[in-house]
Amino acid sequence: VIEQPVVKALHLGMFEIGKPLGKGKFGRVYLARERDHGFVCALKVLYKSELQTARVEKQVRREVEIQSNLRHPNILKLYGHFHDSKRIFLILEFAGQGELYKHLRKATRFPEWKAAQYIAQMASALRCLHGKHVIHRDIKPENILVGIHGEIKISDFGWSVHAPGNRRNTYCGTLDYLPPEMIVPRSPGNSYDEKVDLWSLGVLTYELLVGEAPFEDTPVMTTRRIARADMKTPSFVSAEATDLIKKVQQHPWVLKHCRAGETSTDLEST
Ligand SMILES: COCCOc1ccc2cc1OCC(=O)N(C)CCCNCc1c[nH]c3ncnc(c13)N2
Repeated sequence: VIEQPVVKALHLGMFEIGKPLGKGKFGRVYLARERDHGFVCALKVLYKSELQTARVEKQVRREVEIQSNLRHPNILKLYGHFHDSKRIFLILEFAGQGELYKHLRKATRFPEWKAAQYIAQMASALRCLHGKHVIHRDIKPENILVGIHGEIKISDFGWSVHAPGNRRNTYCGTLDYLPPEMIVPRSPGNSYDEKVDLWSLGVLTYELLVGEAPFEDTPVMTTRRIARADMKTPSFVSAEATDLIKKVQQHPWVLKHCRAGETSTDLEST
């Protein structure tokens, strides 16, 4: 497999399109093989008209820009992109074991050794992202893929921004992973920083070990429980894992930036 395919004048004819790998909110992903070298990859096809209607062209452009410049074993590589009159094509690293959430649903919950390895890989990927002042903002099992050797790969940077971010578009996904400061309107600009991914990492740890998100409830109750960090950890979760999840939620950094309800001025005085 060629690590860095020679990026020539890219066009669709260069690729043999294989089986569909899935359908996302915008566009479908296919298995593909580059003709000259037999380089196997994933090809995501986005329709310009759909992006225009949903007014997400800028978001996709930013996503391509961010993902193209990241090189990390646990971040899905974006090798290049090209377009024709109607479509945009993203040339992506192929993750041979597909979507993490499907493995999680099949297993109900992961043994601690597997969850711990996944969380360690996520932490390593987040250190890379945050080192470049990129906040992912949408860490959840649905956005994590599994490579052929069982390693995880963060994909779908649709909501990532350069820190500090402030939320312009309304978030239209599950509330489960949102940290308090993205739920409870606080400072005028609703600004926050990369700590939001740290909170989501704690939520992800819980979901990998328990099989459901810690604040899963009706939307209103989920919002309230997140704001209060009101969660219970089942007895089958080891003391160390419970401690890590709590530590992330109780970590002074996270608390300082995430204590819901208080205005930013109160926090400045503390
Ligand atoms: C604007 O878009 C930016 C890039 O977003 C994606 C890149 C690659 C993706 C998925 C991406 O977004 C989510 C999405 O389209 N689905 C949830 C449907 C397809 C699920 N993938 C299945 C899959 C299996 N083996 C894979 N190896 C590489 N990439 C894959 C997959 N999917």
